[in-house]
Amino acid sequence: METETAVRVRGLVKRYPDKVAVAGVDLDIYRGEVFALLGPNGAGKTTTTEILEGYRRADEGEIDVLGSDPGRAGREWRARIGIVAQTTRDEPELTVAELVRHFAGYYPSPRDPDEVIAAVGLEEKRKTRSRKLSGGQRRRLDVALGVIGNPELLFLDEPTTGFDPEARRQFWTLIENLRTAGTTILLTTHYLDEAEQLADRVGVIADGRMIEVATPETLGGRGARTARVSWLAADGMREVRTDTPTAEVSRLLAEYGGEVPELQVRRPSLEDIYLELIGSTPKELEGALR
Ligand SMILES: Nc1ncnc2c1ncn2[C@@H]1O[C@H](COP(=O)(O)OP(=O)(O)OP(=O)(O)O)[C@@H](O)[C@H]1O
Repeated sequence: METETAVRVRGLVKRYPDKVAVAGVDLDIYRGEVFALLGPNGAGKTTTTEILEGYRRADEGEIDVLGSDPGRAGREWRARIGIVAQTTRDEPELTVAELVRHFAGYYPSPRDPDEVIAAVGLEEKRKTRSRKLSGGQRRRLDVALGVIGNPELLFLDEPTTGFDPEARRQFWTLIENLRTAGTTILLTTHYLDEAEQLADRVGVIADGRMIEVATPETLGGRGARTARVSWLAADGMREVRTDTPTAEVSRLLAEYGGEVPELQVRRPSLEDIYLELIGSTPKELEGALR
């Protein structure tokens, strides 16, 4: 049965012989949204993603992906998902254009190979054999192969690792376009700016548990976003935490009658809040996030 959620997971558990990699995760991903899974190395992101893709079996839990159990779903279901895994291997002697065309042949209604090659910025490398691509170019090819089948649901496991800043921006545009076209996307990333830019919602996973699911704007609670106004007073640096920093600045302006020495207004970034959530708060943020 089709559901309005693309992914629905309840009580997902995956055990390896010496490790519980996923320890009871619940997850809903709505159709059409970009959902970013964040978490430190070894948190269980790839394991969770691979179970949703049907590449690993869960030990426990209910899993529904596009209306099917990925562990039992067949070819038709597989054609509706796209995967950009962390590592890929394919024919090293084929050129970019050959590979993209070849993969297009696997799907019932693929995208246009030339458009996809252009969208990932590999036009100039069309005739280059895949083994001769740089790390970042190889990653762009992976993305091209992941989207060529015109998937309803796209899994992107650390898709921009190794991209230069320009390539990353280009990739973000590609993802935004896919989202506009209605593709549901599950993204894992270590780049918090990427999650902030792309994700409608983020889930923070650590030690196999989902710590919090929220929009990038509300993660960690509204209180965590309280601004800090600091300045150099006669007796040293002073800092005030406030929800109305403009009023505080205005008060300081009146008090100083002009420039306020070393005035700064800061809010914790998504990265600060993420680090707080996974329990490795930078010293200077303690207090500000309480
Ligand atoms: N095939 C496997 N056999 C045994 N243990 C595994 C296997 N795959 C993963 N693990 C362990 O399960 C835990 C979760 O790994 P996973 O790859 O899901 O983490 P991750 O969040 O994707 O990490 P990263 O950010 O480094 O990619 C880790 O402790 C890892 O060592």
